[in-house]
Amino acid sequence: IDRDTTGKLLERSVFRALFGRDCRHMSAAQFESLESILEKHIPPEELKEVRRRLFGKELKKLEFPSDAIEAAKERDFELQGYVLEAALEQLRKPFIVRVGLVQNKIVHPTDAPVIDQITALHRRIGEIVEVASMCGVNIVCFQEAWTMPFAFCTREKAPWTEFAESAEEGHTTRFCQELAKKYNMVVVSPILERDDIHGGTLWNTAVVVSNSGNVLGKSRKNHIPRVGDFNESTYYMEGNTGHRVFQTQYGRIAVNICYGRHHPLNWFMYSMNGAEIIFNPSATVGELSEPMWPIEARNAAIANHCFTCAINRVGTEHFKNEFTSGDGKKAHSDFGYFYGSSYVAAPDGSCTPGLSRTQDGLLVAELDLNLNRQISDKWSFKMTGRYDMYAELLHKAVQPDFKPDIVKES
Ligand SMILES: NC(=O)NCCC(=O)O
Repeated sequence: IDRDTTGKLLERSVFRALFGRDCRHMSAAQFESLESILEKHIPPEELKEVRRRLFGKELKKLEFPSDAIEAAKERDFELQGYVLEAALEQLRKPFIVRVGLVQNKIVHPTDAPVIDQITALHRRIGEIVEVASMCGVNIVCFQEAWTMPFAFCTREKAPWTEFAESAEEGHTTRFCQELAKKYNMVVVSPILERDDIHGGTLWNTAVVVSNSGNVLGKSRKNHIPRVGDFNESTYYMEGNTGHRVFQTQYGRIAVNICYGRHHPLNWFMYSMNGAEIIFNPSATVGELSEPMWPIEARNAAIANHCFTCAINRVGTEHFKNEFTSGDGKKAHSDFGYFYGSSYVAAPDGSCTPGLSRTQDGLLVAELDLNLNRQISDKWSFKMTGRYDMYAELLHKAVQPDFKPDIVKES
């Protein structure tokens, strides 16, 4: 990288994104994406090798109809598309599916009336999903808690709990059912759920709507963060829906919500239940997790012989009342910078470039699900996994009288 033209700050930004080292003052937007910096500053021949090492095999770009490209431009969001191919087989036809990952900023300020905030987000998502349909998307997934600001940092109950809705009958689910029917698309809609059948309890839930328009079911967030300003445990408990997988016309899908991506066993259990594509709708900020982001969902795709789709929101959300982070530092009124960078990873370790760190975007990836079994046959992780050995040890490790097996010099 040319230090003279890019300067120290840019150099530090790249270094941090690649290697996770500290980079003072690098909290906000500042650069578009890691990929765009590499492209700009590395000579083409070396770039090919750098990309192979960092991102796996080179992916073909998807061609989109010109009206889709125009509409994305007019509606001010980034549109990218890639093909993640598999080898042709003799006995099975390719199983081709197009997934759409949507990342976006909130539309209205966080102190606007609740209904206006929700309605504006419905409108925004509606215009992005229309373009997804023009691009042939079969399954679309939105970011975590997409109908609201990520207000859990505040620890205030009002007005944020008012954003909660029934997973089965709420107006957001109705809205997604309309989209699903209209565009013949499976819709994965992560919301703040209110479960009135069980005392009006709140949950962090992904609703899966079939392309028929019926609600196929819901999957609740299994692991609730206890880190930084992610004070979600104030609002809801760990999910009780296990690791269910949804059979759709476009393959078996599962939803591992945000912080669940740090838990390899969580990905693993969705895969054990047969997931071919695992979505990871998220809301996470640069200071906390950006160096981990490109690794975790990608590693899960490799380890579990499946596709993974990591989605993060964009922008900085400001709140009326300041809150503290329990770290002795001054109170503040924003959560930090949500850095987008949504991407798709394949079981062979390849992955798409991330969407922008700063803009709303739609990432379309065409997947051949046959790749899962091809890579499983090649690497055999499911066959060599020794699960019975781990099941036995895990069973022992969770008992109160567990003694770690440590050998010491006498
Ligand atoms: N939304 C959420 O679970 N965020 C936690 C932080 C992270 O996992 O990066």
